[in-house]
Amino acid sequence: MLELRSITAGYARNAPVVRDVSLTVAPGESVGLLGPSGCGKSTLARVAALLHRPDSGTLLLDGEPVRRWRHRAPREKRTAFGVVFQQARLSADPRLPLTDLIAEPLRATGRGDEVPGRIAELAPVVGLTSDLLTRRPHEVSDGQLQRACLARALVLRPRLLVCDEMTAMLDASTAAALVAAVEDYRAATGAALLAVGHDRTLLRRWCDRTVAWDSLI
Ligand SMILES: Nc1ncnc2c1ncn2[C@@H]1O[C@H](COP(=O)(O)OP(=O)(O)OP(=O)(O)O)[C@@H](O)[C@H]1O
Repeated sequence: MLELRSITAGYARNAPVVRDVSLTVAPGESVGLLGPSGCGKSTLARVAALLHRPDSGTLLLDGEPVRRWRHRAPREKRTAFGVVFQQARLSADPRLPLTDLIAEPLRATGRGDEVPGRIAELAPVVGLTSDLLTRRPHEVSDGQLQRACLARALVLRPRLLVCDEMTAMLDASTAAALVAAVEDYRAATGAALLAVGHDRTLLRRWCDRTVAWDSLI
């Protein structure tokens, strides 16, 4: 269970871009957060995934208040989340072949021995063939790179997925494939989802419930 209570967050002192917003994602639930460009959805998503410390408010994970964000957050809390961003190229180390990009969270948590097994399981789930896995980001398309970023988000088997405009840069068939991969993962594991975007049709089809940004403020 993820609960955001009265979250205020931003990037400059006394200039919040998110003001007093509350949102709950129940275990296994999928919630779509809809809003226009620039309203603060991504900022709230980053707070929810422990990547951005709010100025005020409380975030509860399974009823327990989170007190530390980013690298200071306890590992078991950080690894509860898998996050996929809109711009795969900004979130991928350009030096890493896709296989190492997907494996990053395993190596960072001392679970390097699981890499071959997890890559073999995840590559077909996200639709990456073995020839693509050895290429670096500049040698693959945006859609192929986003497939790898989704695999990276799934590699530690998170309980909560945060997809921030995951499909916004993709063609319709790649978008559908990635949404299907997320839903297969959720069906198999019971993971919850916070999907952020501005595409009402997509989020309404994808999620159990959609919340309009305007209704939160
Ligand atoms: N790193 C940053 N530093 C300063 N301001 C930022 C930063 N990131 C975002 N902002 C500002 O915060 C506001 C909210 O941005 P945010 O990315 O959360 O909106 P969004 O609703 O996700 O927009 P979009 O749908 O266009 O991605 C915007 O005015 C943006 O310019």
